[in-house]
Amino acid sequence: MSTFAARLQQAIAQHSPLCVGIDPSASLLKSCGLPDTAEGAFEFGKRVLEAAQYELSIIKPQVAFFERFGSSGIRVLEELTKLSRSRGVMVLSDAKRGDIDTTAEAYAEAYFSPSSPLRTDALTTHAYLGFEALEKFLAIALRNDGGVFVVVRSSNPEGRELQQARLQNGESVAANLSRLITERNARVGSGLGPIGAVVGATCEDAAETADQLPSSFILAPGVGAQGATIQDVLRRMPAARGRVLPNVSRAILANGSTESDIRTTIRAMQEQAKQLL
Ligand SMILES: O=c1ccn([C@@H]2O[C@H](COP(=O)(O)O)[C@@H](O)[C@H]2O)c(=O)[nH]1
Repeated sequence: MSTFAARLQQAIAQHSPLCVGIDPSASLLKSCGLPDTAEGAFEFGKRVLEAAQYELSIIKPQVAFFERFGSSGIRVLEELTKLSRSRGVMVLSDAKRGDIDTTAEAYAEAYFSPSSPLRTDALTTHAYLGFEALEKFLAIALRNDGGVFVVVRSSNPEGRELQQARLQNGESVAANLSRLITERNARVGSGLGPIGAVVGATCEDAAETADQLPSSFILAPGVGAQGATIQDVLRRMPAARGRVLPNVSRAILANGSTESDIRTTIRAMQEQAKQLL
């Protein structure tokens, strides 16, 4: 298998950098006329993939919306992940994992081990327990050609105070994380690396952060329901052309919930997202 970065670059060039979120909340399932069950959640994900005729670079299932159904929810998340990957659509599992090294290792095995039923292409993580605590995580992802996205600037306004707080050396927490991510990617090689970052599309001052992450793919959530647009991403992260993935989850139902409505919305957003290349 080729590296995560190579696979994602190829997928983006083929289909656009749009990352389609799969967030089967009770209200989204209701809008689609689907039951609020694990089976409903699977059908929702499948409907989105089929609406797009599997012509997507990457989807981002939000693990929480599957976990809420317990073991049956995890089972359908496994099935959806397998279905998507088997049809050539990459999967970024949004679980925001992070813990002490031994536990982080177990999370990494769960999402990257080739024999794991949850095997994915990439996973979101957080570094609140220290960037170095993610090391085993990164090593296991790398060994299995996976990608890891570390939350650097979240899309919600509540994250700002913590993420922009100053460390003793004067760096903000976000700048410090960006530097550590960039240094770690450089140890892997030149060009885009396996460690990406989450930088909210809603962050008006995201340009500086994007500049500090030259070797990272940037997942930019917040387009649609949280108020940002793809134009905002272009304006706020001009240096991230070719490596920024605008994410839209709830708003894929903005024009209706039938397969045809969803296709129209996704195609329009994919076209807009091509401006980010
Ligand atoms: O900073 C972050 C990190 C992750 N998310 C996740 O992205 C989607 C956004 O959903 P929308 O419906 O497009 O608002 C959701 O799964 C979040 O958990 C984020 O919003 N912000």
